[in-house]
Amino acid sequence: MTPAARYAAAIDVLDQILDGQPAEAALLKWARGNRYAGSKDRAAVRDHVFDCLRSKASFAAKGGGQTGRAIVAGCLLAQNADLDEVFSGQGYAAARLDDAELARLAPDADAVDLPEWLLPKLRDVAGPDFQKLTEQFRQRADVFLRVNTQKIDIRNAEQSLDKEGISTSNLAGATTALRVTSGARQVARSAPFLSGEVELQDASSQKACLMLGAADGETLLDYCAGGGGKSLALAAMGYTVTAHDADPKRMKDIGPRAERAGVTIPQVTEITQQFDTVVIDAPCSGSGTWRRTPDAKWRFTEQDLADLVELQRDIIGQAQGHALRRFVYMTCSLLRDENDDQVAFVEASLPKWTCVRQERFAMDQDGDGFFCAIFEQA
Ligand SMILES: C[S@@+](CC[C@H](N)C(=O)[O-])C[C@H]1O[C@@H](n2cnc3c(N)ncnc32)[C@H](O)[C@@H]1O
Repeated sequence: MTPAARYAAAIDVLDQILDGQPAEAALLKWARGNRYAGSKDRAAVRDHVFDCLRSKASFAAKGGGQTGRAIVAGCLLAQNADLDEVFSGQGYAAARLDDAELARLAPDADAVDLPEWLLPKLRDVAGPDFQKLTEQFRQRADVFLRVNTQKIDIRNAEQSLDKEGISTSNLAGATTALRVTSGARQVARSAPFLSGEVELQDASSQKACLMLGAADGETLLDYCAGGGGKSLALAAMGYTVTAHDADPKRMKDIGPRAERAGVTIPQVTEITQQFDTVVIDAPCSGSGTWRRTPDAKWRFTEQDLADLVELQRDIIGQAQGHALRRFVYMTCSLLRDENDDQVAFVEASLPKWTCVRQERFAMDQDGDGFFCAIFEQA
C-alpha cells in the first residue's frame, strides 16, 4: 500500500470508530476485508488510527470536523505534512478535499485531548504538571519488557534481544525493566520472549510489584489476576502465587505464560484458604494507560467511574478477608476517586488495616500512570 492508501484506510477505520465501534474491532474488520494488506501496512494503519484517536479533539479542531477525513487532515496539519499528497484522489488515496472542506481547515486551532468532565479531576491530581499531563495523552507510550531474573540477568537479556534486532535501554527505578528502543514488533516472536526470559510489562506495573519487597517464602493471592501480568512478576520475585479472577476465562493465558517463565501458578475460582499477602489489581478506568487505548478515554463516562468506585469497594471488602498479613491495592488509574479516596475508604471502614505505603507513578516517558497502596494489620 502507498502511504496515501494507508491514510485512506485509516479514514475508513476512524469513521467506523466514530460510529461507535471499538477501535480493535474496527481495525480487525478492516484487516479481514483487505487481505492484500501486509503486516507493515496493518501496523501503519493502526499507528495512524491510534495517533488520531489520542489527539482526536485537537485534530478535529484543525481539520474542521468530526469525520475520519477531517481528523486525518488535522493530523497532517499538526505535522506540517502535505495534504495534497494524502488527499490526492489517485489510486487508492482519499478523494481530494473539496472547497467546503478546505474552507473549514484551521491549522492554528487547538483543543485539550480529553473529555471535558475529566479535566477538573486531572487538574486536581497533576497540579502544576497538568499541562505536561495533557501533552502526554497525545504521545505514543514506549514498550517495556520485564526481565525474568530467575532465568537471566538484565545485561545478558539485553544482549540476547540485541541478537534478534531488538534494542533496549535500562530504566532508573525499575531493576527488572528494559525500554524497547527499536524492534518492538519483533518481541513476541523472539527467542528471549518465547523462552520466558522476558515478558511484556509496563515499567510502572513492575515498579509497583517491586514495592512488595523480598518474598521470604510468602504465599500470595492475586485476587484480580486477569492475564497474569502481576502474578508472573510476583512469582519471579519468589512469591508462591495463586491466581483468582471473577471471570475465569480471563486467566486462560496464565498457564502458557507461567510455563514459559518456568513457574507454577495455580488458578482458583473459589478461595478456601488464607494467604500472607493478597494483591488486588482492581478493575479501573485504565486512565493511566489511555495512551495505549485512546478510544477508551473518549468512551469513559461519569457513570462508569461511579460504578467502578463501587465495584472496587466491594472487591476490597471481599479480598481483604483472605489476607493474613497485608493486602495491596493497585490500579492503572490517575484519578483520586479510584486511588487516594479508596485508601481513605479502607481506613474509615476497615480499621484493622493501616496504609503503610502508597505510591503514585506518573504517566510519562518512563511508564504508564499507576497507583499502589500497601495495607498492613494495625
Ligand atoms: C486490571 S484487570 C487485571 C490485570 C491483571 N492483574 C494483569 O496484571 O494482567 C482487573 C481484573 O479484575 C477482574 N475482576 C472484576 N471484578 C472482579 C471481582 N469482583 N472479583 C475478582 N476479580 C474481578 C476482571 O475480570 C479483570 O481480569
